[in-house]
Amino acid sequence: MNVLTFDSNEKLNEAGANIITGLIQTNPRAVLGLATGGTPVGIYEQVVGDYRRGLVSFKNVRTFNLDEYVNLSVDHPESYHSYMNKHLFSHIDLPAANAHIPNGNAEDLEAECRSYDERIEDAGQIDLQLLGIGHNGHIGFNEPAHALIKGTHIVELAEETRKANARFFDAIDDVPKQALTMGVGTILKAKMILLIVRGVDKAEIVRRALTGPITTDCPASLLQTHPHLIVLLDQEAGSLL
Ligand SMILES: N[C@@H]1[C@@H](O)[C@H](O)[C@@H](COP(=O)(O)O)O[C@@H]1O
Repeated sequence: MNVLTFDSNEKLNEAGANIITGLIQTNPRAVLGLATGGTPVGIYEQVVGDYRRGLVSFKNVRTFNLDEYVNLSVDHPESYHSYMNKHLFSHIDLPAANAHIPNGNAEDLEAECRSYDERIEDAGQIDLQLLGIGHNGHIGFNEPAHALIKGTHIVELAEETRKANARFFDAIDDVPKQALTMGVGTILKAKMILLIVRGVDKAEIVRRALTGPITTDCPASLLQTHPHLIVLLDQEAGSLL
């Protein structure tokens, strides 16, 4: 595991974008696993900057998002479809057909999960998986549990997660109760994982995830077993390491 701590958001964003842009420069057909939430916004902004400067093209890149809410219209401003369009997809030359996000409005959600896993399989291994972390140690929407699930599945969101995400909605009741998420098996199969964490409120979970016991009570702790994990932290998030 390679843990890098930055004293400014700008430097952290630049480091994250350099890893993504650098990967696509060496492998223009790279398969990216993408994350949402507040954490990666600044990194996507930098990547868009790299694209605008002509440093990188996404024409042959394929992307797979980690998760999506169930029963939230794709046009809702807080759907992860809207998020990705707003922060990345509408600014770069990634063909729409190459951008995959689970469909939380599918009539048959189980079938959608299986089809999502098949699409990931068909694309080959994910070369780089971006990840944030929830305050309870969730990755994607894999919440703490007695057992974790390998592939894409339907998940009941933890109350803590709904509260944390309520800041993006008008009221907590508007936060969906379910989501579709890539499983930890798929996440851990990625060739490289880039975990990004900011803020003092995440310091304790960063400590548990990176130095605590490997346990399904903290799904992010499984990342300790990954052979190529890079962690980008701001000083606050890294303050308990
Ligand atoms: N499903 C997402 C995760 O993919 C994200 O990493 C995490 C942290 O979010 P944030 O970056 O906003 O703190 O929770 C969200 O609910």
